[in-house]
Amino acid sequence: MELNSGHIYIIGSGAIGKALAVFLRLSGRKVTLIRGSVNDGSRKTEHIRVQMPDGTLHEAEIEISTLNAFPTLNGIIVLANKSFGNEQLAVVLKDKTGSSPLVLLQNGLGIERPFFAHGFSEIYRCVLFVTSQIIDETTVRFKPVAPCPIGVERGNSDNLQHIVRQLTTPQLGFKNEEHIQHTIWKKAIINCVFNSVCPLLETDNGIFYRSETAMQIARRVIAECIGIAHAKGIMLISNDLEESLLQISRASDGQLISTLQDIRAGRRTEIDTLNFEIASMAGELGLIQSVQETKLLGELVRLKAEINLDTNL
Ligand SMILES: NC(=O)C1=CN([C@@H]2O[C@H](COP(=O)(O)OP(=O)(O)OC[C@H]3O[C@@H](n4cnc5c(N)ncnc54)[C@H](OP(=O)(O)O)[C@@H]3O)[C@@H](O)[C@H]2O)C=CC1
Ligand SMILES: CC(C)(CO)C(=O)C(=O)O
Repeated sequence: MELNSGHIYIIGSGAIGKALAVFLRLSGRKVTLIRGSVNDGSRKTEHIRVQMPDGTLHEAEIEISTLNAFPTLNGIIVLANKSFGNEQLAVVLKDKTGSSPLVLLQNGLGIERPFFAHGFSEIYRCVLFVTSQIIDETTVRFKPVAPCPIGVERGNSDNLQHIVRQLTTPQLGFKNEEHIQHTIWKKAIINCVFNSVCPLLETDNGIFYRSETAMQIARRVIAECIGIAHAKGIMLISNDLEESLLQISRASDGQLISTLQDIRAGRRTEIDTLNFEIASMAGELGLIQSVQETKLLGELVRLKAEINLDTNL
């Protein structure tokens, strides 16, 4: 694995990628931000400011390039792009990365499939417990919720420890997670709730601790999704998920979930890898009747995104 270069490449210059790049730079790491959706060889330096919950600002000059400026990438490659770009990125990255490890920061289930299919040798999966939102052209508002677990999908625990040390900064902590599949499912189910209910209600993440009615809907979705997790051999406890959902709701009160930001901006959402991925697994297991609310919420989000796109045309 190509760890010795000490270089960290972050793909996707959005809310997460920009905040991470600033934190790493301020901790003295060699970091390059690479566009996820553009590959035209352009290069620029941006002054990025990250605003923390107590109002403090962290700022740095960050170089932003595109992938075709790099014949090879030797270092840690962090994917902070929207996951629907993974298939195309896997194709572009596979001849550049050698044995450099990939660390996926994205929400959702099944998002690593393209990298397995293209034979990447080191794949690590992180589950983000933070919220980050672009406020204006130069500023990102960032809120840490809990240390973010990283686990091995394909790779080994020594390299994982090195990755965790390299990515950890005072502003954004990571930790080793042995049972990453369990955590991936837990977070994905929580996202099935946040990323559907909040956009449909046009409200912020705090709704679940403010409204018992919203929390009741959350409990029903959690119960449905847990049924599919169990059928897949992932044993989760509904009380644990409800507690985590409430903790995230409190900690990210006032923040808008990415799916709501995406719909408002006329961008594609990640709902396919959340409610629809659960529904698709349920279908394969002959359990589609057991996830009706999860599926309906997904369909409503998709429809809302389409309607919004049409009205913005
Ligand atoms: N924001 C948050 O609070 C949290 C986000 N996450 C996850 O982190 C990931 C990044 O989220 P976030 O930074 O908020 O998202 P943003 O939309 O702010 O940024 C995502 C970036 O993805 C890139 N991108 C968009 N479309 C494509 C495409 N078709 N192909 C390749 N790249 C593309 C773009 O990069 P560029 O502009 O460089 O082209 C874009 O800026 C997501 O998977 C999200 O689920 C998880 C937890 C919390
Ligand atoms: C659920 C939440 C808010 C937690 O980080 C999230 O995943 C997101 O903003 O996309």
